[in-house]
Amino acid sequence: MKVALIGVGQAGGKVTERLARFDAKMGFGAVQGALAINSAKSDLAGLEFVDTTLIGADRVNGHGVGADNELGTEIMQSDSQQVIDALDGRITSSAEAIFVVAGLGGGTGSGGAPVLVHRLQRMYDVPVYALGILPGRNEGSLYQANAGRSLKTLLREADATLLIDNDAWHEQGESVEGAFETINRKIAQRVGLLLASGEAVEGVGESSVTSKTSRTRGGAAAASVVDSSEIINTLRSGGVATLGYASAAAAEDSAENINTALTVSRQALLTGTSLPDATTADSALLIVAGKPDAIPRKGVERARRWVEDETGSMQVRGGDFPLESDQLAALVLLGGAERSDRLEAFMERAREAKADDGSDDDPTEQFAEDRLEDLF
Ligand SMILES: Nc1nc2c(ncn2[C@@H]2O[C@H](COP(=O)(O)OP(=O)(O)OP(=O)(O)O)[C@@H](O)[C@H]2O)c(=O)[nH]1
Repeated sequence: MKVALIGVGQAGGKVTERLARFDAKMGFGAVQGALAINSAKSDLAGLEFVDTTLIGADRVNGHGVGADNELGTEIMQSDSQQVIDALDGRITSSAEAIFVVAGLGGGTGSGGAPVLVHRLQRMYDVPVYALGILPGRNEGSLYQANAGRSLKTLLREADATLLIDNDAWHEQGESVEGAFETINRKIAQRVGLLLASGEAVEGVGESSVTSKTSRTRGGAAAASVVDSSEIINTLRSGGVATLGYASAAAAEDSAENINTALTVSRQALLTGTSLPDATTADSALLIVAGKPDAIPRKGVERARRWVEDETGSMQVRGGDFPLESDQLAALVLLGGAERSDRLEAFMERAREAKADDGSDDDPTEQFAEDRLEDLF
């Protein structure tokens, strides 16, 4: 799936950079353009794989908004034309979707991303998705409150919001910085593979991916290769999306990989997901990646049916992603996955944090409606 990526704020910029870098290194060509937007000049300085735009210079002089999410909203509103101009030529007609990437706990990303999504929705016909990073449970209450507000608005504005819980994809006991590094690497690899899996045949090149021949539409293996429309259809449920991943060593012969396909699919959904506990969904896409000869048809179909049972969704799509790798990997994308204990617990923290700081105003309320009111 060809996408344009726009990172807002520090986490948004870093994750966008990692994604663009992964895509370029693998030679996938799914990332068509990438831009990082920030109110803090220093956060933009280290980025190499993305273009950058500084906003709010007249208000905060390049120093960031210090987790003030209301200010983040205002800055994005007043400088949105500058951002739109910076996007010119980066969101080309080949882009099939736009992803706005942001950490939801800070100020610039949390306040700015919903405004930007709103604006992009009016300008482009392709889906505009958010990739939102939820603060971990030990992060401060201001972060929780910011993220609650921001998420509420993103769920309203974006075609779907892919959530990554900062508690999900790292090892216990890592330092915060170490954990960010691990999480960002995993987001880049997993989201990067998801986007690449939906790439058109022509877009796939380089040695890391099997040759075009094995992805030719006429062949038996090619009949089940994932394409972009399956990702878009899975996300059509709107609301919260999640992504799970797991991999294991594969045997050469597909018949020996039937159990492996089932095991990695289970692990992807039950323990490898970006939002732990989210297993109920409106729709799902199971992608099994590996050497074409190693992907077991029977195993993939069994795993797909297992995902159907586990998610309670009758809309579970399945497909292959031919990759030159000794591993067999499963990616499970869920759409409409807001019914999760983890999300409920986060909302509770956000509500408490909001009550603590005495504010019940919502700076982005003007965009919000009641679609998921029961969660807040
Ligand atoms: N996964 C991940 N999360 C991060 C990273 N950096 C910050 N965060 C999280 O993002 C939230 C803070 O958002 P930032 O992106 O740092 O803030 P910002 O949007 O730049 O806003 P200001 O700094 O307030 O101007 C917190 O919840 C952090 O835990 C990162 O590199 N990776």
